[in-house]
Amino acid sequence: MAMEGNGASVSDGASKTKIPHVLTVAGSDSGAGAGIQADIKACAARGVYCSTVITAVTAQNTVGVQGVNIVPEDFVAEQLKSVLSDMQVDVVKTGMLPSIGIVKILHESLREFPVRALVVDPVMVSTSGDVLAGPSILSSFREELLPMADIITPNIKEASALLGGMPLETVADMRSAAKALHAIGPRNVLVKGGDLPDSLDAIDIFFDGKDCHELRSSRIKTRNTHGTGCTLASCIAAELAKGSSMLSAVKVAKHYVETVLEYSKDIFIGNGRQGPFDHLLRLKNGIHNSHRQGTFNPSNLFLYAVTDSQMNKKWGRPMVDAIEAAIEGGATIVQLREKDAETREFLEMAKACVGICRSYGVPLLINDRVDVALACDADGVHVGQSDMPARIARTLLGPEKIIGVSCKTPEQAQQAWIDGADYIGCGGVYPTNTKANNPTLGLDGLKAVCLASKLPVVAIGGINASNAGSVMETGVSNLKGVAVVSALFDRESVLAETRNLHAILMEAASQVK
Ligand SMILES: Cc1ncc(COP(=O)(O)OP(=O)(O)O)c(N)n1
Ligand SMILES: Cc1ncsc1CCOP(=O)(O)O
Ligand SMILES: [Mg+2]
Repeated sequence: MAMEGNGASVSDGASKTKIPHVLTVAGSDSGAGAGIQADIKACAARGVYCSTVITAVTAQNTVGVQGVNIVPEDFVAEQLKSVLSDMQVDVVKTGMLPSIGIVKILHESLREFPVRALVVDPVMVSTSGDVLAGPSILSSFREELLPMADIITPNIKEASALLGGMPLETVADMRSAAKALHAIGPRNVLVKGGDLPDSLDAIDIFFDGKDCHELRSSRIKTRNTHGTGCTLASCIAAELAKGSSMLSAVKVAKHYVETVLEYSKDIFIGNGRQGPFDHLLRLKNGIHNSHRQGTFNPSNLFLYAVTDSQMNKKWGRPMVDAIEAAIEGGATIVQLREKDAETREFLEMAKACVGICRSYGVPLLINDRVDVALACDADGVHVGQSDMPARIARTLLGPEKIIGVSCKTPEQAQQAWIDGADYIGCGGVYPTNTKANNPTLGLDGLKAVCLASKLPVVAIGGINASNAGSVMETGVSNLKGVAVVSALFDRESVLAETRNLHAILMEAASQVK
């Protein structure tokens, strides 16, 4: 596809904000799990505007497709012209293209109104097994659409059909198919292996003409998979519209689909074999965190300084000086943990700490108090199992703020993810005097929680210069750092202690790479 805009200009007047825009050219699904409806929801969830050209209207539900009414070709052309001539489309995504004439019209429209990228989901058979585009269409796909496409996203059956019936049974076959499809003309190919048997993971093959990537995501056990193909392609289109590179768009889209399937696995809509899922992550318990993906950087957890007023008082340091010294020494995130302060005192201190942390670009989280975090515009909160539930904290704080949750068990870790947390704090790893009656998990307990967690983890509890290296060397990939209180703040020099701990962590991290 030509890499240029359509040149349409907005009306004069005040400065305008350009919104990333995907046009989907696809069929309507009355059950709203797939097709146009899935595309609109996926784009909305990814924060992208979605316009629509409807190629067919289907009567369909969770049982199957009961009827298809193809939109007349000249009216598909009219819809395309209406949107492409006026609305600053960045990316076109195609789904059900039910006739050779419609493929031809799309081809001509895109020549007349070039867009930045074309994502082709070569829909042929619905997930219920109903045919949505017959074999007669294959040659026009191959000759007209594929050579224009920036990416095509066939499943195994579609890839096989596009390659004249080539059998696809293994990951090696998928690699060969991706290369053969690439030779037809699309710039990138994603062959989706979700239908491959005998695998715990869903394996897709991405080929960009040079490198072949094997992309894995966990296979979610759920009946609610209707519309995954449309959703994946729309999400790729949405990420491209926002400016992502192709590989990154594909990875984000896979992660998004995995997240919504996991999140929606227990919802119940319709009596058929295959139900829809919840693109907006709302139906289950009313939270919406899909568009927050990527706002928290897990590497912030590397050296997590948790403050303690009593300790700083003991050493005669104002809190802001202690925090500044910790940041100068290498702390990558700070948590203000005030167990005894009155609300107003806490808020004043929090405001000062936000100021100092922001000047260094280091996030500041508030322990326990969502109200204080909101009032001082901190970067987020850390809550424990008896504090405000993370799900409610997310609702109160909105999608942008960071939420950490203390977890001691795999079940708590799973719940934290469902509730929309960004990371978990796991401990006490070692005995500590800083928190009373806190059970010690040991390195084995820490590992078990890390392995069960889809979120990044920071270890806490009794961690200091003598054991931080062993914690990091457990080598679990989502263990991103250590959180410490006394090893930094119950010491004479916060700066020297933080520097020393930072150096130890760097050394340990280099060992596990
Ligand atoms: C990073 C981090 N992890 C765990 C905790 C403990 O939180 P919680 O269980 O709520 O206990 P208190 O800190 O509130 O006493 C934490 N604060 N930070
Ligand atoms: C707040 C908290 N949560 C679990 S252990 C702990 C205390 C950590 O303090 P220290 O680093 O001094 O052991
Ligand atoms: Mg707490």
